[in-house]
Amino acid sequence: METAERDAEVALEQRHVDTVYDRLDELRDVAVRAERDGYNYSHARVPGAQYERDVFVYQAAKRLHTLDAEHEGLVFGRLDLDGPVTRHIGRLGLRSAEQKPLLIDWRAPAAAPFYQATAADRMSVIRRRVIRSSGRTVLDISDDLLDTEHADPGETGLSVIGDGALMAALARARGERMRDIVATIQREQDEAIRAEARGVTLISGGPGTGKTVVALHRAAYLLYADRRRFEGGGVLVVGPSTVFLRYIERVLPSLGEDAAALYALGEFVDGAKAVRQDPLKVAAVKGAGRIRKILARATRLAPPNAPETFTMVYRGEVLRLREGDLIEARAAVQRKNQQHNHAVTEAGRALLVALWRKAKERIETGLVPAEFSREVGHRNEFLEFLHAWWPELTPEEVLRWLSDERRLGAASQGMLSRQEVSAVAASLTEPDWSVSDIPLLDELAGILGRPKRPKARRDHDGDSIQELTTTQDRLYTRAPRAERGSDYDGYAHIVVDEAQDLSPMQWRMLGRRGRQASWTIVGDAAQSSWPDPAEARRARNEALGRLPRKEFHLTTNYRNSAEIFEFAAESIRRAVPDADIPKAVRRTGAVPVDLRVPAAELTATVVAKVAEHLAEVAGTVGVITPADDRGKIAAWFEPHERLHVMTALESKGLEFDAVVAVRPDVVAAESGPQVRYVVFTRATQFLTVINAQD
Ligand SMILES: Nc1ncnc2c1ncn2[C@@H]1O[C@H](COP(=O)(O)OP(=O)(O)OP(=O)(O)O)[C@@H](O)[C@H]1O
Repeated sequence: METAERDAEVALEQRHVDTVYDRLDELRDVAVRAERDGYNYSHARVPGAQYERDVFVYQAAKRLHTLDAEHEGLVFGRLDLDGPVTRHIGRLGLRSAEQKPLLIDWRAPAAAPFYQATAADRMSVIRRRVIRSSGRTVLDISDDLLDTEHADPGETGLSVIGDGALMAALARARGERMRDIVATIQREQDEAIRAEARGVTLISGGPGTGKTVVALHRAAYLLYADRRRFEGGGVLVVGPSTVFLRYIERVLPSLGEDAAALYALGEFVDGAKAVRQDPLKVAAVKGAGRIRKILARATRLAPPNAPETFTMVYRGEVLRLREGDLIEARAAVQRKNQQHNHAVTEAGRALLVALWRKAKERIETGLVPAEFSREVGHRNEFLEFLHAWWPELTPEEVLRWLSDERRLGAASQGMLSRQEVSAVAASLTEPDWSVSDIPLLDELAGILGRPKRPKARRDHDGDSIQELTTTQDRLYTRAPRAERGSDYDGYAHIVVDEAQDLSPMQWRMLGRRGRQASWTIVGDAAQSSWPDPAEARRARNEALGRLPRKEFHLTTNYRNSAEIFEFAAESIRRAVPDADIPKAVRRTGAVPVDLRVPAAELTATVVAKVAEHLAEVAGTVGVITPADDRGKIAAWFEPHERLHVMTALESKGLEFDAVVAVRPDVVAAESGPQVRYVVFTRATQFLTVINAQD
């Protein structure tokens, strides 16, 4: 294409981009003024002014926040339609002072043809243009002519510049954070993004097909399409790990949305954030549904330090409750089927009944039941005993009890093998919780019931500190999750990523938070590390209930070069013949390197390959290791900002420009060939596989 023609077209777009940014600056000034006026208003000591000021300032601050977040690459597309009509597409909608549309939000119906039009069904689109900018400067444009009958620019008056905005986007170096794809969303992805909110949207597809990025754009779309509903209830995004969430957390704000709460599976219990993974065998026991019965039984055992006898003197007579009496009293309380933490009154009653029986045996005259209960029930010694015998329990302490093999053995009688009991008990002696402990704590919270004592007030609770902070402060510092709490159960929508890995207990944990939610669930069965997919599917169906479902399937791999993906696909086909294999679209000429070296040479080979990759890519390099070797292998390298060493399970959902897979055969033996497939499909440009000869 002629450079002069390209320059002229770039200059044309630059003029529009300038107009848009000028308008953005104007609106920003208005928002700043509105916020300042809000503060002035508050000095006017009018009844109700405080509240109105707050609303006013809140709206202004929010608008400011949106305007600031959308600054980069604000205008990224243009449609030339029959008519002729021109529409510019961007990250938010803007009108001129005269109310003429300057920019159409990518989520608006009027922007849909930008993503959905094809030559066969061009939806009145003549030319689609992708505009690439840096800050306020247009760098390049790339066109797609859909009206091929009028391909002659002379007829439409439209120039057609270059092609391959998608290919250029895919070839770009990968950084620490996932980027949004608003400029290059493909049609099959767009269909899933814009699908109706109701019910359950299931999105499947092989590695790199954009499942994560599509799910996040869908969250942004839903917030746009029905802001009241989704911002009100909130959108929960669930990912496999905190590393993964860090990788994706910027995508949503850059789409203009901060009403979504991002949670890793290890973060659903306040104060018990888990990052550690249990060995697969232990995780399999903790994740399966049968553990529920074991937990329920554990809560019914007497607490380890509970007193086993009680003695008091009543009217000169010694009344003694022995172990058998107390076991009977405990059973009587439990027959009432109340949650443990709500049954303390019932427990007191059962003790009084037992004591009354003793009193009747010893004291022959003048006993009145109501008087006895009132008098004994208020005595300090009785109340102290009651609270020691029936203490309020936290999920954490009950789960810790099970680190005692005998106790776990008693709670799991007939359900776990001796080896399983020892392995699970041993895992619970670790000082921190594992990711698979979190659903157990959550389940226990449900079984035990919330303690009745008043909750400590959090110091960021809005109204109590109204005079100390501004609404804007609160808006910016607010973590939506903190406001809702990790056990909040009123989400309007839940997005579950890497859903193929969720255990039945994890599905229950999410189900409790989504009773009123619609869902978007994305996953790929061939990347699963969960050993019993049939049970997990049943648990998923229970969590989703009878909501109507719609399914979308993504077929193109946008991450891996075709060479890398062919290598990876070959490895999974052998293990999972019906794996969902997408088509990789980008050929680079760089064939994966597959090495098998003597064990003594492993370190030197890995170190040399990593150095080579760091030199040849501008973006990130990932070294992916078996579970137990990460620490050892990480110590082979000096810290480097583009280098990341992680285990195979930790690499789920991530991507790197180059990957060095260290001993993937061990990964496959430990966690299955599906997890090795995950490792191979993390690379965008270069893949080096290094196994050791034993
Ligand atoms: N339409 C698109 N335009 C540009 N880049 C895209 C597009 N779709 C996907 N990508 C890029 O492809 C890569 C893979 O996307 P993503 O991580 O969402 O895939 P995935 O299906 O979740 O993968 P996996 O299951 O392997 O974790 C990302 O870098 C994403 O930005």
